[in-house]
Amino acid sequence: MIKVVVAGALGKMGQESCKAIVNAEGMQLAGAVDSRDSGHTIGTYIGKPEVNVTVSGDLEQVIRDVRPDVLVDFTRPGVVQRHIEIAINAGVRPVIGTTGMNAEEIERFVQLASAQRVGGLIAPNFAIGALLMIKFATEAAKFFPHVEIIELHHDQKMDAPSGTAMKTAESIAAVRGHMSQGMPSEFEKIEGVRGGNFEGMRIHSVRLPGFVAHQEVIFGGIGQTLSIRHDSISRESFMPGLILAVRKVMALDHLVYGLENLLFE
Ligand SMILES: NC(=O)C1=CN([C@@H]2O[C@H](COP(=O)(O)OP(=O)(O)OC[C@H]3O[C@@H](n4cnc5c(N)ncnc54)[C@H](OP(=O)(O)O)[C@@H]3O)[C@@H](O)[C@H]2O)C=CC1
Ligand SMILES: O=C(O)C1=N[C@H](C(=O)O)C[C@H](O)C1
Repeated sequence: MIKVVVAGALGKMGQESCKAIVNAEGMQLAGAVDSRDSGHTIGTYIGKPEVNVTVSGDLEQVIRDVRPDVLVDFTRPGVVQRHIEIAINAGVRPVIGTTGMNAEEIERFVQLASAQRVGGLIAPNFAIGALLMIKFATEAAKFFPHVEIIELHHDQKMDAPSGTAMKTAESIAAVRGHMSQGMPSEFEKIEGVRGGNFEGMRIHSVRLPGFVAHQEVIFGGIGQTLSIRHDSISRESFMPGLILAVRKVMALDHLVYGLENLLFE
């Protein structure tokens, strides 16, 4: 049995993850942590009253009590960093879905995990379709270096651009490098209207009720455009990848950034 603690357990992704872990063969939901420490069991939230795990506000205490193998984190930027440190220092493998960390923070955790020989994963997106979108977009960028990214999310999202958009842009930049795009003398009549600039490619973040998680990568060439789009229409889309990740980190002794590195090996 892989013993898993979920942090952010009462959030949108946390509740979906608790359900998936309870239903996964060979896994046990051993702890549930959330700042809305309710004193109720997580089972009452996820429609499984038989799951008798009380929601706690204290991750360190839960780790001491249940000695889990894996910490799944879907909290928020500013919280997740402390959780990763707690987990690695306790020898618990972090599987991190929370986005919003910068490259230096991620590198610091890669180093820490290596030093402690603890396996783990930081994955901006667990949906297999999103990973394929990034893979196909990276391939397309070799032939179509002019590219813009539009990501669309629900309006409760804290970070912009999304972790997925950042991973896409990094992956594309790795094959095409920095490149100035568009009209050199272009100017903005409204600040920010051309989007954020990453290595010369523009990223646009849309936030509206009704969306879950969507991204379109648009390439422009002579007389043609190519669009590669992925839509998560429900948070169940992230669960097969999450469960796979929990299983895969059990065999690792270092921390990996991006589920694609465990999926397309
Ligand atoms: N990698 C992936 O595939 C995906 C990643 N995400 C990412 O996951 C993260 C969570 O998203 P989502 O579920 O939509 O967000 P929610 O706001 O719905 O959930 C976050 C939960 O974490 C809780 N929380 C906040 N601070 C703490 C703390 N100190 N200790 C414990 N729990 C805490 C929140 O409580 P409170 O409300 O009281 O603050 C809330 O219940 C985001 O960073 C998002 O970008 C989302 C979808 C997929
Ligand atoms: O906040 C979300 O909802 C999502 N966050 C992740 C991201 O920032 O890329 C993954 C997915 O897009 C949903």
